[in-house]
Amino acid sequence: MPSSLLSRVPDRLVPGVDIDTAGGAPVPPTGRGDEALGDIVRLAALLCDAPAAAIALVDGGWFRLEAGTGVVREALPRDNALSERAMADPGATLVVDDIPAGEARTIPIAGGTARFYAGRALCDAEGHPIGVICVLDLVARTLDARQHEGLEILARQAQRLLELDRHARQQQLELTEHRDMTRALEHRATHDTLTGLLNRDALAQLRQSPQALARLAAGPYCLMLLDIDHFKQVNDRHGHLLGDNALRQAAAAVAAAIRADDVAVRFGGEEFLVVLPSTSPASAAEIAERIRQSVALLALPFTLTLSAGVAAGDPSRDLPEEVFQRADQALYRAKAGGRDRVVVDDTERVDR
Ligand SMILES: Nc1nc2c(ncn2[C@@H]2O[C@H](COP(=O)(O)OP(=O)(O)OP(=O)(O)O)[C@@H](O)[C@H]2O)c(=O)[nH]1
Repeated sequence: MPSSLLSRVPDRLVPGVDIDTAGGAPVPPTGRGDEALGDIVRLAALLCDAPAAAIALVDGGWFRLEAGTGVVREALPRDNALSERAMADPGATLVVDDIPAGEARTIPIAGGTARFYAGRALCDAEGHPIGVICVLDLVARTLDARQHEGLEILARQAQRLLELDRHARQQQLELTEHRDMTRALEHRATHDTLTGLLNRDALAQLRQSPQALARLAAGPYCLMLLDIDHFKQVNDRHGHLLGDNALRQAAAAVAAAIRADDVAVRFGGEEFLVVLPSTSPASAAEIAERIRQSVALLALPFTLTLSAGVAAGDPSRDLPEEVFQRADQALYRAKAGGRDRVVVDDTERVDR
């Protein structure tokens, strides 16, 4: 590299050497961590023997810096900017040898204000200008043919990089959308739309899930069946909409009373099933009682009550179906005993 060229290389290119900051502190390396665009502006500065170079993209009324060397502003207004003129003729490089004071917006660079500007539009895949690559100097001067051609080549490379980046971001966006849609579909397939609780399909899946089965097999658990009382009358007297609202609120009361490890399912129209791993019958009865009380206090134009049946399961001797049967029988007894109550299964179990 000729020494004259080296002397003009922006100081920031030389590690550990501070740049002359008379025109303001140079902005740190920029551009979404895009090393490649940074390399292009450094190369443009080297090639054109200029102390400053930038790639700036249009963002509303601003040119926003994507990558720069020897520049001191993150953004400059588009209004009356030389880069705006460069964008007006995308096929050509705009070279302003000596920027007349007051004619164009001043461009601050490290060490002062730019007097020389050479810029070329960067276009998107459809050929629409989206920004510029430019080199700047503190003194009046021009570009030779070799620099002219080099800047044109660098502009093409910058365009390709920006297009690749746009493409990568587009793909990322599509991937995210696809993932969100898949999640939404999965959620819809396993959750009840009215109450947001798990549905019976999800329960069937859980019964196939080794992790869920392992959690149940870890120790004594409880099964709880909750059934809203006289719900047919609620619908008949207050209408289906209010009935739906009551169901939603009752489900929320169930969800609020259980722990993260418990599983609540909308098992039937007005019936909920809750699986409580590692829970004693006394604790399960307490939780059921709490749900019963909060449902009775719901802000509805009528009092809603529910009945609950609780049964304990011991994975070493009970099949889940048997535990379910016993919870169902306990629920039946709660209904038969006058409703609005919790009954815990107390049937004798024979060891196998
Ligand atoms: N509004 C509304 N009603 C529902 C929904 N699903 C089921 N139901 C109603 O729930 C009622 C259940 O009635 P039944 O099974 O006779 O039981 P019940 O009236 O609650 O009486 P007990 O359980 O014996 O206390 C029926 O009228 C169903 O139409 C729903 O999503 N929304």
